Amino acid sequence: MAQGKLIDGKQIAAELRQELKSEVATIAIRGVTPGLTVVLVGNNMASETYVRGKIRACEEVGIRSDLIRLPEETEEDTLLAEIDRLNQDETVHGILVQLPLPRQISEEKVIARIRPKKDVDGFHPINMGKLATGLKGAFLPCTPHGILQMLKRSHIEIAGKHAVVVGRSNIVGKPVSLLLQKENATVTMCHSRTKDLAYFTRQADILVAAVGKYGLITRDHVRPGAVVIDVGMNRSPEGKLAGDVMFEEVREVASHITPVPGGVGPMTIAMLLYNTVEAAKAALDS
Ligand SMILES: NC(=O)C1=CN([C@@H]2O[C@H](COP(=O)(O)OP(=O)(O)OC[C@H]3O[C@@H](n4cnc5c(N)ncnc54)[C@H](OP(=O)(O)O)[C@@H]3O)[C@@H](O)[C@H]2O)C=CC1
Ligand SMILES: Nc1nc(=O)c2c([nH]1)NC[C@@H]1CN(c3ccc(C(=O)N[C@@H](CCC(=O)O)C(=O)O)cc3)C=[N+]21
Ligand SMILES: [Mg+2]
Repeated sequence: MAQGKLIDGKQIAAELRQELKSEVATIAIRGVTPGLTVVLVGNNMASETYVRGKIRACEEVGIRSDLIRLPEETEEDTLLAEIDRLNQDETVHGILVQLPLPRQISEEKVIARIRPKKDVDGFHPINMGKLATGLKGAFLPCTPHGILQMLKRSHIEIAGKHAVVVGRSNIVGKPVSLLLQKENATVTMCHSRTKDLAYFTRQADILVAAVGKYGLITRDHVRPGAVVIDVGMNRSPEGKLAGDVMFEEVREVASHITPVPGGVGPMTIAMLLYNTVEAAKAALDS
């Protein structure tokens, strides 16, 4: 049976970290160590895993990382005050507040409170607005930027291709659509109210699944030869980590496919490090 090529996100992320490591060394000569502060509110099992991954990656590259843990019942004002303090701290170049946040806290308010120059997630309305309008100098959101890097480094052409993005969240679906459009793809966005999802996905040259539903994308959703990018992070019925794409059967028709784990996830973390280094470089010049 034919098999699509694996896009090895783990490998590409490792290469990116090596590149960043030498950038960090160059900045160090000028007396600055990039610093990332991660704020984790409450105890969410998945968040614990992701945050651990981020901190380990920082260590490898030479970025100073701090983890601030706040209890589940933290009030919104307490978190906002913490962000104000980090906004003022010159040794902190990047601030990441891990999502999701507990019910009593507005994610929108928290994101808007982070200084755009320290918003290494690229979630602040200023950074999102710059991306949407094509203004320079924005931090690109990590997952969409990671996907773009995987495509580019795998020499997959984007211009003129039909990209279909399933999911329209502010953190993945919407920005990845904007980025692909900027790269001259023709982009279709699908979501939970799309009628006959497979009708659209079957037209994709590049299919991005960013939903969070195990098994959503089957062989029948994919045109032979398509490039398939799986952003989803789910548990299979057997309890294994899995994406939105039925990997084995889709691999038989796809030309390229990203695995879960080892695909988009490690790239997201690599691009977070990239943004943190960019933030430190900008601080150097100011
Ligand atoms: N690997 C990585 O680095 C990252 C992975 N993730 C993972 O990616 C997935 C998506 O994350 P996120 O964007 O935050 O999720 P959200 O829950 O915020 O958004 C999900 C999107 O999928 C759409 N959707 C839901 N059901 C369907 C359906 N049956 N058919 C088509 N579209 C549907 C929703 O539509 P509607 O808008 O109508 O509700 C929504 O736009 C999750 O599994 C998450 O864990 C997220 C970030 C980074
Ligand atoms: N402020 C904020 N920024 C984020 O970027 C952010 C967030 N909140 N909340 C949650 C999502 C999800 N996310 C992931 C990052 C890495 C992996 C990752 O490294 N995954 C590994 C597997 C990890 C495991 O073993 O569970 C892989 O796919 O190979 C996954 C998911 C970032 N997010
Ligand atoms: Mg969400």
